[in-house]
Amino acid sequence: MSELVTSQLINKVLHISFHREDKKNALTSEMYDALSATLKSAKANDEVNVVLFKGSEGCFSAGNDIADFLKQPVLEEGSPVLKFLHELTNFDKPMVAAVSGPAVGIGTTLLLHCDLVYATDQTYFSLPFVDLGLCPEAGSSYLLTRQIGYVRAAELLLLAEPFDAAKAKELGIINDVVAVDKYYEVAQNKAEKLASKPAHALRVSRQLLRSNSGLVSKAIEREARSFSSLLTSDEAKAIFKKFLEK
Ligand SMILES: C/C=C/C(=O)SCCNC(=O)CCNC(=O)[C@H](O)C(C)(C)COP(=O)(O)OP(=O)(O)OC[C@H]1O[C@@H](n2cnc3c(N)ncnc32)[C@H](O)[C@@H]1OP(=O)(O)O
Repeated sequence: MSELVTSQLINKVLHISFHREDKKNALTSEMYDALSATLKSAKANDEVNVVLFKGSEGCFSAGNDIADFLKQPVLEEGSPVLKFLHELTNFDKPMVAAVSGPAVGIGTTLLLHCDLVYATDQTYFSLPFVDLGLCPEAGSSYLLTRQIGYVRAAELLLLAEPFDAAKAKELGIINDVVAVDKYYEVAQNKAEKLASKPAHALRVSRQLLRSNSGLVSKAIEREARSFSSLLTSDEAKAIFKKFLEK
């Protein structure tokens, strides 16, 4: 287990936290590997009924580490991100998220794989792929269209304007906006409520709700091919360098 991703089992809920606070919990290969290993063992562990994702120090995640975009083929076949997305898509127990502060890029698209999401009035979401010279990932081109409809999905993914939790709730991306001192408790209570239900029925019901996982996997593969080719474009590299020089 990486120190950058920790997990703790409480009342059949596995709390998974990001801990790279100095970089706004931007996700690195090491963190994706830790997340994959955690989900894999949670899937096999009968003591885990539900997973709860959270950030730390008022930040959910600033998305993929931008320095890594210049160093490695982030979404190539067999990469840590793709392995993590595979575990996420094939995870068959409910996932809950408690989100405050920035949730950028995969910090937002990860939430589309969750079943219950609670945010705060300090949460802001952002899908900046096009502005980075990239394209949607994590199945978001499919999941978002399905979840909120084409018109609204296109607005979020193409215009790429950040949006707050009130807008996310109105769009149907999150379940509720909760006061910042209560959101984690609310998410934990909901996760424990789920975890106390008949485990097999819960798992089967979740699988039925996510019975489109084959289409999600196809979208992830399609996106990964485009993302990988855009990642090495001069346009994208100049944007990454500008961010890192800031
Ligand atoms: C396959 C997945 C794809 C994706 O996820 S694409 C999305 C990639 N992510 C982004 O484009 C977000 C980039 N980050 C930001 O825009 C901003 O940050 C925030 C809005 C999240 C927060 O802004 P603020 O509160 O002003 O913090 P700060 O001073 O920008 O960041 C603190 C330190 O964290 C580093 N950092 C933040 N995000 C990333 C990142 N995504 N990759 C690498 N480093 C990051 C900064 O550089 C800085 O570092 P230092 O203190 O050393 O200057």
